[in-house]
Amino acid sequence: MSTALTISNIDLHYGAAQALKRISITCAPGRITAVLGRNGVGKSSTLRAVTGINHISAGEIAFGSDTLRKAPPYKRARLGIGYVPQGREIFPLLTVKENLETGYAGLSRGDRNVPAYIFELFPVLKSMLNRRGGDLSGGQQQQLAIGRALVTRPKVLVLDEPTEGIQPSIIKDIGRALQFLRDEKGMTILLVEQYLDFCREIADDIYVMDRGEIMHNGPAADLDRADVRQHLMV
Ligand SMILES: Nc1ncnc2c1ncn2[C@@H]1O[C@H](COP(=O)(O)OP(=O)(O)OP(=O)(O)O)[C@@H](O)[C@H]1O
Repeated sequence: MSTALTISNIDLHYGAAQALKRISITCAPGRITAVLGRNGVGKSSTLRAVTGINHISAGEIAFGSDTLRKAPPYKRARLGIGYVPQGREIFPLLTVKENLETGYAGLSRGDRNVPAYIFELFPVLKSMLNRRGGDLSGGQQQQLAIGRALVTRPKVLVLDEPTEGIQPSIIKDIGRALQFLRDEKGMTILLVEQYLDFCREIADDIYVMDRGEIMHNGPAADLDRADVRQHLMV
């Protein structure tokens, strides 16, 4: 069963600077929700609030019937929040296999394996199992970062700019993989992006952020509206 993730009126500060102002986002079960916005508007901060890396100063985040505000990151991972960070954060000196196995930490002994469907989604990971993470291209590292998050058996997958610096053919593979996870695994997906075409193609629901606030939310087709696009123009 897929689980809803609900972000309600959260504030987040870095010292005296307020990065998020009463942000509310509902990630409906089994749907892809995309948050769009220019550089520095608060997209990564929103995801780090969800994963527990950054603390919120107001509001609440709920995952199914669990409230997360006081839960440390490892508990959120155990509840089923999988995270693919910006810049991928692959361990460059570990092999692909070892990078995937870092996802075992929160799993019971019987679950400590790499589900076969991960290699079907990203065959390159299987063919490069014994290569070092640092030897992979950016796109291959992104596939590895998604694979590593999937090893944790997430119910919701949270991705920070999965298309950043990646070649078009691999962007297509990643888009297909996210649609498979939604359609065949019933996963709830939250991603932040600057690449509009990718979101138009794969997202169900969109939120548009500007300077720490949500300016618009609606279906992905709203990306074609002039009043929505004005918040995304550089
Ligand atoms: N660790 C930090 N300390 C202080 N300020 C920060 C920190 N991280 C982010 N900020 C500031 O908070 C604001 C939001 O940053 P955030 O990284 O969430 O934006 P973003 O939309 O993800 O941008 P990008 O696309 O560049 O990653 C920016 O003004 C940024 O400078």
